Amino acid sequence: MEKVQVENVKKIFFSRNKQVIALKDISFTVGKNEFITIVGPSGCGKTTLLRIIAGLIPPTMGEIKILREDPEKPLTAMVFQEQSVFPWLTVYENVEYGLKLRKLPKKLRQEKVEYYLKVTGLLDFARAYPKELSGGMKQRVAVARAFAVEPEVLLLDEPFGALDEQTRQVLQQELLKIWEEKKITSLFITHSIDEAIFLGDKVLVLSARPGTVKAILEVNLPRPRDLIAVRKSDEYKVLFEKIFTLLRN
Ligand SMILES: Nc1ncnc2c1ncn2[C@@H]1O[C@H](COP(=O)(O)OP(=O)(O)OP(=O)(O)O)[C@@H](O)[C@H]1O
Repeated sequence: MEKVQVENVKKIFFSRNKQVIALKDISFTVGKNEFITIVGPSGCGKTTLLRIIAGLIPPTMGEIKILREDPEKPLTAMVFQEQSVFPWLTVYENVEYGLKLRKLPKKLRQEKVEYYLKVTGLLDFARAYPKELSGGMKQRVAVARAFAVEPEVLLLDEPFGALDEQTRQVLQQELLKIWEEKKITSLFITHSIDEAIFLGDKVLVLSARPGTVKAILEVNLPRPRDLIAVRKSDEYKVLFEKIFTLLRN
């Protein structure tokens, strides 16, 4: 079943008598419960594509269709590279925020917040404010907050891009663990080929600006995945080389 359909999307930005074609002829689908990762050169329109899918900006041409299965759920939730959390709210309140917006009863909110704080290892930090947390912990809060609203589709824009390699690897593995519980259909942008393969069921490779779909590659690696085992596999090595070549040419 197709959960997200991106059809012939084009985006032109007009600014000071100049026009920038950010995206062109973008068509692809994301299946229900699928995790798709998106890689592409800097400035090729990755963030723009995610913002269009989130409905934050309109496409100049084309259409986005998201299959809504539960009218109670938000269509999308987004996690950004930085500043995805409200600094004036505690960790608990940040995760609860979207659930309050959805007007969920207090008891249910509490259950959900506690569940997501637990799976992200944040229970002991429930009363802390973001400024008291490391970058990695802040991103955990952002991930917990997005998962907690259980959206139809999760959009992640380089959520681990600003983290050091070690923290990033820990968060990638945690993300997969949480994701495997509910399998929320997800689109995840990254600059890292390694991250794209480790997380994705499919990797969408975009060309340099204007961004077009260069390839969509299946990742045939079983889940649950282990980073070391994945990196050692032939599938990983073959895919890495393919994506590397696609991005270079
Ligand atoms: N609001 C805007 N007004 C004008 N141009 C814009 C706007 N937003 C993005 N652009 C341009 O569109 C192109 C694509 O930008 P976008 O941020 O989507 O790329 P990206 O692939 O996410 O980049 P990066 O990997 O560096 O984060 C860039 O040339 C950018 O300058």
